[in-house]
Amino acid sequence: MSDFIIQTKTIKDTNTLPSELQIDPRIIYRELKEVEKTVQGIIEKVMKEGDSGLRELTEQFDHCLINDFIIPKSELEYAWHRIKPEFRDTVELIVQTVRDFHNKQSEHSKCFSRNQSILGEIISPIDSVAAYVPGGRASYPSSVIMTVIPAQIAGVKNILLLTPPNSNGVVSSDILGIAHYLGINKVVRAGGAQAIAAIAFGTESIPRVDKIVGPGNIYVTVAKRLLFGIIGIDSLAGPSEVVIIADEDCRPDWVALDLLAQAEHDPLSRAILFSTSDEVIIQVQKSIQKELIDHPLPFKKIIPIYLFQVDNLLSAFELTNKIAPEHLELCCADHLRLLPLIQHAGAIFLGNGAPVALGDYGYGPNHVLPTMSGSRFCSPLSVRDFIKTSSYIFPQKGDSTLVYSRYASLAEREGFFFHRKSLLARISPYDTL
Ligand SMILES: NC(=O)c1ccc[n+]([C@@H]2O[C@H](COP(=O)([O-])OP(=O)(O)OC[C@H]3O[C@@H](n4cnc5c(N)ncnc54)[C@H](O)[C@@H]3O)[C@@H](O)[C@H]2O)c1
Ligand SMILES: N[C@H](CO)Cc1c[nH]c[nH+]1
Ligand SMILES: [Zn+2]
Repeated sequence: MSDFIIQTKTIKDTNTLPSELQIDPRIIYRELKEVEKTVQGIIEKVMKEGDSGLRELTEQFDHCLINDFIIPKSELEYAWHRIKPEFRDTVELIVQTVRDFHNKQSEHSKCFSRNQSILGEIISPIDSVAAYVPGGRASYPSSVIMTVIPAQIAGVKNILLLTPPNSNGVVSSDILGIAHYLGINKVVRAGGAQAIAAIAFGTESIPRVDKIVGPGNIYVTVAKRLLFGIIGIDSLAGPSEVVIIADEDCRPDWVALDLLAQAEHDPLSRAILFSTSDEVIIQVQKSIQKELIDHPLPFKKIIPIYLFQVDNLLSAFELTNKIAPEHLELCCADHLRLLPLIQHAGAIFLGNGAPVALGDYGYGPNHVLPTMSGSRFCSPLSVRDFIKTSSYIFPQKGDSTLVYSRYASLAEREGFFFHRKSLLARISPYDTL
């Protein structure tokens, strides 16, 4: 049985977050630095040794010896046909709901004129992308759908998957089958920080790509962070988190399940309840304990579930905005009216009928979401993560803003001789001064 502690507390001062929530940026920074030491060694080994370094690290962390990292295409097709028809129907339905939602995110190139000049932005898809599909403690076929669909809608031509093998060297056949169904034909059997390094530098057998996206544990997340710049990344979608705001309108037994559902991902996951009702807190605590008797979580560490009592719902919203959680459930009456109070949360679930698990498995929006307070500045994975823009200008004589000497004067102030000269050289054909 896991060493389970539920922390309960009453919060009076909403200006200061309880220290156990540990979202102080200095603490996050120090924790990341600790993991960085390990990850840096892993990255350098793969960078220097390529496939043989990756092989050794896979043996060390995934406990299996892999000869060929690329899984043959025929295995993907075989895996899809081995999936039972009812489950194939489920996959097809979820793929459609996720596709419908993401289709609405499509962006288009823009062109506008100013006086007689033409300016604009061209949108183009990223050439090649790797999607990381986690597979350490659990296997995540749902993440194949979440990462591949927005990339395809954006028009990415080369999409491959990275996913760790189990100790027999095998990758979940659901991951392979869904990859095939979605038209992916390259799956790389490698995981953790070593897989991120392999795709960032390229190895003898694994091609380098332009961007890596997808969720993962702390090692995967830190590797993405360290390699950003060498390779593009999406958000830091690390160990799962949930905040639930609940009043007397909630179902405490369901709240308990939703807290446990995100806590079961990882010992570093966090599940937090803010409730105005002491009775709700007592009932949630009882339900969690009851659930864990039948189903203890497989972690040796203490599971971070926090149940906080607050004076009013406003305080709960203030605290939540400070946490900026990955997921937020509003299990309170009037949730629609309260929604505008939320400034920072990756995905919001409204009402008692909206568990995070529904979003996890593809009700529409993406389940790859920023963690560690990242929803202050990052968004859920979307089609926008797979495109980039190039701006363009086509100046014309009749444009009254086109006075080269004005731009040249700014160059002069910055002290750039050739910038200034390059502008002044244009004066004779167009400039009116
Ligand atoms: N934020 C999101 O959007 C989101 C979505 C889905 C899942 N997740 C998170 O993804 C994570 C999945 O984690 P996982 O572990 O099951 O799979 P994973 O694939 O992310 O990580 C497994 C890999 O970690 C490496 N590893 C394990 N222990 C290590 C160590 N001590 N040193 C170096 N490397 C080590 C191994 O190479 C292994 O292959 C969870 O934290 C889950 O909460 C997040
Ligand atoms: N809760 C995860 C995002 O943090 C997504 C997921 C996939 N499968 C189960 N859950
Ligand atoms: Zn989940």
